Amino acid sequence: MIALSDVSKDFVLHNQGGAVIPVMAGASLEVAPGECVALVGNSGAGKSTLMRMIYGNYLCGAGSIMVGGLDVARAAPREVIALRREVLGYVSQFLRVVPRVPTLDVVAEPVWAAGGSRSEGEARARDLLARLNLPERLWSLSPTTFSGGEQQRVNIARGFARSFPAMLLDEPTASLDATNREVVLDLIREAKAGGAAILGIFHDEAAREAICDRELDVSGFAPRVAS
Ligand SMILES: Nc1ncnc2c1ncn2[C@@H]1O[C@H](COP(=O)(O)OP(=O)(O)OP(=O)(O)O)[C@@H](O)[C@H]1O
Repeated sequence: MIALSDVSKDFVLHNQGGAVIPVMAGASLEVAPGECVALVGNSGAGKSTLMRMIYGNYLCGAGSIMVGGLDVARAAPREVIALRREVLGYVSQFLRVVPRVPTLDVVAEPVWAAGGSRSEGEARARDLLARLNLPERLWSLSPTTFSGGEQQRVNIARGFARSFPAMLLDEPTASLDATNREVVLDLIREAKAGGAAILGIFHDEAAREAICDRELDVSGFAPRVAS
């Protein structure tokens, strides 16, 4: 479902004399449907960069990034947008929302965008927000003024509102209390059972052990530096 072959990435710092920072070379990996793979490796090894390339936020220098039949490395912007709408979900650590949109709509929106009915989206949003213990009095308010933990739970609810064949998870359990952390682990288990191919960054080692089928050390993709 997700398959990378020989992917490389250099950053060029145009505002610093065009300095070239090689981050990875020859990165190859596969994630099968129903599998959850954790990206591990030291800070700066390139875990976030790899995820951003798969989501199409960063261009890759070489190689192919196949997600559900589309090569993200060569895809047109509209193809990437369609991929994000239909195939590839992404749960980041931080919520980015349009101000004044009520929480319930923020969470239901992916269901509506996929053609689900108004009531179907709302029912899913209510179920998730209740499971994630977000007080019902907050559901009609915009999440912009919520606490960090409340925003994170809205973000997770939105990320799991509909089922995607592939998902990228960036620290989905970071800074959650034990109860909500368990809820998130259950949501990931449900996505796996539904056949999603999941790739994630989990600094929470216990979470990694609980839900991931294997770990992949990104340090192995470090470019060779000429000595
Ligand atoms: N936009 C960017 N421009 C220039 N260099 C970047 C950019 N993004 C990342 N890098 C560099 O790429 C390398 C990998 O960064 P990345 O954030 O992918 O690492 P990571 O493994 O996710 O680290 P951490 O665990 O600390 O989050 C770092 O050396 C970083 O400085």
